[in-house]
Amino acid sequence: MTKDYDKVALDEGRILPLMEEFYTIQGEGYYSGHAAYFIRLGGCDVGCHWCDVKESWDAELHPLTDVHNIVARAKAEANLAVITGGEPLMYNLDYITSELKKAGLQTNIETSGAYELSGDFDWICLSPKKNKLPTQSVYDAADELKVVIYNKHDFIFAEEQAARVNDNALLLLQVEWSKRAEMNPLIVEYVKKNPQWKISVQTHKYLDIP
Ligand SMILES: C[S@@+](CC[C@H](N)C(=O)[O-])C[C@H]1O[C@@H](n2cnc3c(N)ncnc32)[C@H](O)[C@@H]1O
Ligand SMILES: Nc1nc2[nH]cc(C(=O)O)c2c(=O)[nH]1
Ligand code: SF4
Ligand SMILES: [Mg+2]
Repeated sequence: MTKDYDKVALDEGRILPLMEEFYTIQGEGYYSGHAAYFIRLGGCDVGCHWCDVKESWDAELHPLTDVHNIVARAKAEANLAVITGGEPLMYNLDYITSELKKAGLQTNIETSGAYELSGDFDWICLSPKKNKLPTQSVYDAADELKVVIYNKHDFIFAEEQAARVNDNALLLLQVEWSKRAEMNPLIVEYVKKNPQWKISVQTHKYLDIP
């Protein structure tokens, strides 16, 4: 049970449910290859059946953690932080991004965009989901649109989402991991015919790192 004083601190984003934190190499998207401190918040109600981190979904399983402690650990190792989840925009991210920036870190986010944008981000990766479409605030601010391709219909979904995102966003297709043998050839052909799209590979899975 969340106590009353925890509820206030959570609403203000001074404590957040932390599933895990790890210093690794960003595996996906424009920042692929860049060293990054990942902060994975617990809690997601989007329900992607192929989600590769279902252990994150139940926020109650992940301890409410003082943001100052997270930021201190990130600062000790990294110059770039990636906030992910779970769905990190379920929480008020104003406080953690302000503290990360004060500590001199770049702030990136991985989000489905299903909730209103909060926080001060240097890079926003929007990975929209059919189950719970993004809010306008995230379409407007996204730096990259990264659509997961699980089946052929997802190419149509990708174009629908590209029409909604702001004009400056990079357009990326990322294969759903378990379908890579079947769908990678189709993605390669699609990008050759539609070169406004680029491929995002989950390189950390090939490198066998977190
Ligand atoms: C685990 S999610 C967490 C952040 C946020 N909930 C979201 O979906 O963007 C991080 C990234 O992994 C992608 N992802 C999740 N499961 C995947 C899978 N099985 N194959 C490829 N990408 C996947 C998501 O689309 C998202 O871009
Ligand atoms: N190395 C690495 N790169 C990532 N890019 C996005 C990830 C995520 O789960 O949000 C992720 C992740 O879990 N590990
Ligand atoms: S929105 Fe992200 S964390 Fe939530 S189920 Fe989908 S991929 Fe997983
Ligand atoms: Mg991941």
